[in-house]
Amino acid sequence: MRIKQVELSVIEQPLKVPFHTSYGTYVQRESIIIKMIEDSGAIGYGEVVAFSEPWYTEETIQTALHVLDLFLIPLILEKDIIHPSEASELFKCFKGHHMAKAGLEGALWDLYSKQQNLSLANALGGSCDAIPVGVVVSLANTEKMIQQIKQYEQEGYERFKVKVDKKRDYEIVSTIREHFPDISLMIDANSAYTIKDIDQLKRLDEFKLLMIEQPFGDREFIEHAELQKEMKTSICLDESIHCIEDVKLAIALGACRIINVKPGRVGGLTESLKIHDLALKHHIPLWVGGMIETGISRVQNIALASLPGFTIPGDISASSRHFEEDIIHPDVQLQNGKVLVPQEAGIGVEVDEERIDRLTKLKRRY
Ligand SMILES: O=C(O)CCC(=O)C1=CC=C[C@@H](O)[C@@H]1C(=O)O
Ligand SMILES: [Mg+2]
Repeated sequence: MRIKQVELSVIEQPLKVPFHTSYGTYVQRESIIIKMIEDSGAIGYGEVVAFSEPWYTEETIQTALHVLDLFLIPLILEKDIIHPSEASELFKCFKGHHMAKAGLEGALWDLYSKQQNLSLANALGGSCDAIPVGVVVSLANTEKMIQQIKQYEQEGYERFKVKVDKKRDYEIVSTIREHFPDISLMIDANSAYTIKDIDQLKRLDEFKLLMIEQPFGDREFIEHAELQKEMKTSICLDESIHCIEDVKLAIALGACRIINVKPGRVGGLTESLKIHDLALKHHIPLWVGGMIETGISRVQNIALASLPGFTIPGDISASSRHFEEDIIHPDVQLQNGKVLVPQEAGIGVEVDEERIDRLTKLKRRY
């Protein structure tokens, strides 16, 4: 593959309903859409999933633009690249900026699988046709959260992730369990707790949660290991896992029993595959996390989730969970509680360039 042109579009869309977490509230979603054109005229699409503010990781839309512009795009423009994993090796000369790297690498994976006439899922090593999925229930008053779960259950979701706030964790989880004693339920704390809260967290053991996601700070591997020793409920790491070395550390310390993989957070699909293989070897179940993203990342995530190590339904909800309209056709929909894995070559969906243009605030061509 010889990359002739890269186009970046910064788009902005309102969320259907505000998304509340312990970090804060998302109302609008900015994203960077990457269109990569190869010498043959073939097109690959990727997405940078960084948020506008650095509260989930250090990266933002603006840092990604800066790093793509000055450092990453020049590394691949007019170079011959046989496989996307070569790009992820090239990118290693610059530290961090995983979401910016993953956006470009995602577009290369789309191009590569189109060139091989393989669906992205098959190119990554996945084989199933449909995957069960979960949904995230945003933080609200308890009654509203119960209503949301009822609605999502009717839509067919199989796993419910509830955002909690430290002051209301017991109240939220106990009320949900009263109404839904048997659903597959988990909570995501987004680092809201500290090691001093171990006793408070241990009280949640009685609710048979599927897992507690990221209770402590992202570098607090030792503290997570201490908590995991004390709790029956499995701990899952999200923000802590930036690369395969973090997975090795988590396994060595016993810091978690489950891992959430977001290709953007770990620097791309190549690193996600390495994490997959290691986790499979160590019997650590995986699931694919979400970033309130557009259909381009959503179908990439579906392809990744079709690999055998992804045994827990991920945060891969339908396009309509967050947006009135998606930028892909067909958009992601639930069918009998599952989403279909696209079978066409590459990401396997049409990208709606007109809609992207309508949403674009800034465009750059290289
Ligand atoms: O994409 C979705 O539907 C859910 C995304 C989601 O839960 C999150 C995205 C980004 C930061 C957090 O708020 C949260 C998470 O930590 O997984
Ligand atoms: Mg999380």
